[in-house]
Amino acid sequence: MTNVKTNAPVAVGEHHEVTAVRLNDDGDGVATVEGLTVFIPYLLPGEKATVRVIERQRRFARAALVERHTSATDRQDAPCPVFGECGGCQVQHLAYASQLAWKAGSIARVAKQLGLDADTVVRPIIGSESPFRYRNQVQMPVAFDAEAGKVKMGFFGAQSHRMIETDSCHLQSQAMQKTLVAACAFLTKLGSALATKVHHVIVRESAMNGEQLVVFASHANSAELKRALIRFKAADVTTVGLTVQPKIGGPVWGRTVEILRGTGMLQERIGGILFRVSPRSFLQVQTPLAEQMYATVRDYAALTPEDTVIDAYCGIGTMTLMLAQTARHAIGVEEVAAAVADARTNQADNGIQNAEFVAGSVETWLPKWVADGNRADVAVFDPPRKGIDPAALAAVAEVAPRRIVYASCNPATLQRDLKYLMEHGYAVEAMQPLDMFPQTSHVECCVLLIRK
Ligand SMILES: C[S@@+](CC[C@H](N)C(=O)[O-])C[C@H]1O[C@@H](n2cnc3c(N)ncnc32)[C@H](O)[C@@H]1O
Repeated sequence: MTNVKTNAPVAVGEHHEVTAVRLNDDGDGVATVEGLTVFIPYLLPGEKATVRVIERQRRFARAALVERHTSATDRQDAPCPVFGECGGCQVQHLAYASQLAWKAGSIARVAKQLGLDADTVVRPIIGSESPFRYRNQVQMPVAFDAEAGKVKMGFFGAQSHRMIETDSCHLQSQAMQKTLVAACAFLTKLGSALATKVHHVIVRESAMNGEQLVVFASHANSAELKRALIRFKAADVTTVGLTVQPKIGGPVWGRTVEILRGTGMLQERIGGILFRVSPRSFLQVQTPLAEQMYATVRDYAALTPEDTVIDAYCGIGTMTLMLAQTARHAIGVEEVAAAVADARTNQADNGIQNAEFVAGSVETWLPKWVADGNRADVAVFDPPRKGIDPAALAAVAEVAPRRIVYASCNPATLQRDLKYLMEHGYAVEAMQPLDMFPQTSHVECCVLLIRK
């Protein structure tokens, strides 16, 4: 944005004629008005439109579509009736092949900004065979509508807590949708006194056997509510739980989940290993893509039977147990206690001896482990969106493993962390984008770094 006109005469409320030239990383069309960059949601590259400025910052503005005058050839009808209102999807209006090209382009841009030759380093993006109905979990806000006398469900609008009512999200399976509809009808029958206590219904589904786990998130820890929720039944549901999160508008999950009925977990088979997944444990949202991601990580790690490998941010140990199969020793590190418990059970159930799991934060454990004189041959990182903590990055640079494999779901923090690692003795050998989250602006990427 070097040529941006910060003093451009563009003000909130004005209408302008624009042509979008590209999509930004959030999926918004990017146009220029009087030299100022303007972001317009739901406008595709090449499309002309009249827009209204709704926000003016020093270096850019945001605008809303008033009228679109032309249609890009890769525009498609969004199947979801609330697309554009609901904050869940950003690019349902873009043909899937173009979604993939755009996401591959974001990763190529990261490579270029790091001074790399994107054409040699970035591999062709791995797309999804099911760009709709791919999610294996959903967290649906629910609310009691006093006027209608029933519980309604929907998603929050983009950057708001206004519920956009829908019972047909196109990212989740039909079976999960049926369960959500049944849960709302069940809550309605309980009556307003109990139904108003519940703010979310969470459903997770096993790709292996279709079993579902349902957790009701409540503002209150009510014995009466628990007694009622135990009775919730739907075709594929094998577990019903309750989590208490009293903060209005706060996080969905409380600190714990009380299992009211059933086994308290799902089973999933990934890469030939059987996993137990409890309600709070992380699992990649699209199981077939997760398999492809793990295969990439395994190839990039290129372990030998003498190697010690660290799997930082390991969740339920999916990658740790896979990596243990070709290493001498694999260590998984994870801060969510329930996920570590799952990981240890998964290790025992699969009879894998040469893995261990550490419960704690990577940024606390890794520097201490290194200070104690331990070393790893290969390190795998799969952090949340905020990326790797600086203390953990400094520690891994000190360990200097032969290879580092970085699985990221946020190109911005990936770029920041790769820059650090490149300045500390590593070369980026390959970047593999994967479309874990079709119809949204998110993209996953696995990166192989080799010690120079
Ligand atoms: C993107 S998930 C990856 C999980 C796992 N690799 C997988 O593929 O299923 C990130 C994981 O890191 C955990 N986590 C987040 N911050 C952490 C931290 N500071 N230290 C350790 N684990 C953390 C989360 O609980 C989550 O399980």
